[in-house]
Amino acid sequence: MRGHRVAVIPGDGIGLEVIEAGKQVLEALAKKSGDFQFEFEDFDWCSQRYLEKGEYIPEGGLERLSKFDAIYFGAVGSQDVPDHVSLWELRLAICQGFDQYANVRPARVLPGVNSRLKGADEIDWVIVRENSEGEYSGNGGRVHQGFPDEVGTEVSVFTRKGLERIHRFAFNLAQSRPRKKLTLVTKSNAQRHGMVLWDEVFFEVAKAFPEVTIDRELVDAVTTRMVLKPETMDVIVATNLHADIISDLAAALSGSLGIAPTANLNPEGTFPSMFEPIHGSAFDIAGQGIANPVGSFWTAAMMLEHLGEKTAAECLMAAIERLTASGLQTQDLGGTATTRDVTQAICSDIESQ
Ligand SMILES: NC(=O)c1ccc[n+]([C@@H]2O[C@H](COP(=O)([O-])OP(=O)(O)OC[C@H]3O[C@@H](n4cnc5c(N)ncnc54)[C@H](O)[C@@H]3O)[C@@H](O)[C@H]2O)c1
Ligand SMILES: O=C(O)[C@H](O)[C@@H](O)C(=O)O
Ligand SMILES: [K+]
Ligand SMILES: [Mn+2]
Repeated sequence: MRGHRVAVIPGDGIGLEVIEAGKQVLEALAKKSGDFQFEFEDFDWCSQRYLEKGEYIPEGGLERLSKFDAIYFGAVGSQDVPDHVSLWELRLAICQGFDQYANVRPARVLPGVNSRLKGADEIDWVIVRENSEGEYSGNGGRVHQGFPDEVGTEVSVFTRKGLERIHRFAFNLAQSRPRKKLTLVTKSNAQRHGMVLWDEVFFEVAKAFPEVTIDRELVDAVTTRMVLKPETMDVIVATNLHADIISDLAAALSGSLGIAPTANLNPEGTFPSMFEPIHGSAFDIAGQGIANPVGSFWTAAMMLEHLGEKTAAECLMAAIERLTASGLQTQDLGGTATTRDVTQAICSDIESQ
């Protein structure tokens, strides 16, 4: 029996609800297969803990986490903690601490899901988000705080090493897909230093991938192309901030933010990778039991793939598609089902296969 040690960090808000649902589904899959099992360990790293103890991650926390095969994460963010504190002290502390530089965000319209976009069934994208530097380098400061001449800076940092590895990752991914297309998203018309380096390194790396068809799109224009010509894109590589924004758009065009998954990968495997739905803690619906758990299920499928459980990953994706096709959908997709209804339905379906 293969064993997988998974650290579970539900975090805040609906993170708690969708990760609990996702764990049930993973358990159902392991039981059905009989070939592997999970050893889950729950971590209570969340905003409540921060408010009580002054920290999200206890001392030695990352060291403990480094022993796991994968991390299954919910969301972080609370109305009682400034967002920049919660994000940096938990999610970014793990992503940057474990050098999870490749953030992978697939988007497509699942069967039975109604997108508001005409022609949305043409969406079949994977957004590759640079996940370690750029606008999220944390490089900046505030001076003369509270005075009229106060200054705040937020300086993006792009390194040749950081750019080479993310572009290479994106090219490899594009090469592995049937259409073999890669779109570079940039803003090197207005931002004439780091973004120009971002472009230059892309075109240098491209030389090693003659089979991949490439193009370049400015980030503002890419939003219109996503809406008007979704079929013209396949893999998309973008900076930390640009990809953050366009991946929420991709999720909405595919039906809802509640279905979109992501993997924060440390491709070399020096550190564990982290898997999470792309959404946040959703203050407006937290605690009501109505969050869509499909994003956390799809995320679980990405985690299974990463753990080498390809058959189980495929089995889960097929179950997700039967679920959405059945019409049992949560409010964000226009239905009335609760998180629990959807979770029970997919677990019974997995058991009955
Ligand atoms: N990776 C993360 O942990 C992460 C990601 C995004 C936002 N955040 C944090 O979450 C908090 C709230 O941020 P926000 O409001 O910008 O984004 P959000 O993703 O939490 O919510 C945006 C909207 O989408 C809806 N939504 C999101 N997930 C859903 C789901 N599974 N089912 C149904 N509806 C869903 C919400 O109800 C809300 O209306 C902030 O503190 C922010 O910093 C954290
Ligand atoms: O990284 C961010 O910007 C936030 O955590 C969140 O919006 C995400 O997409 O992960
Ligand atoms: K999340
Ligand atoms: Mn985001």
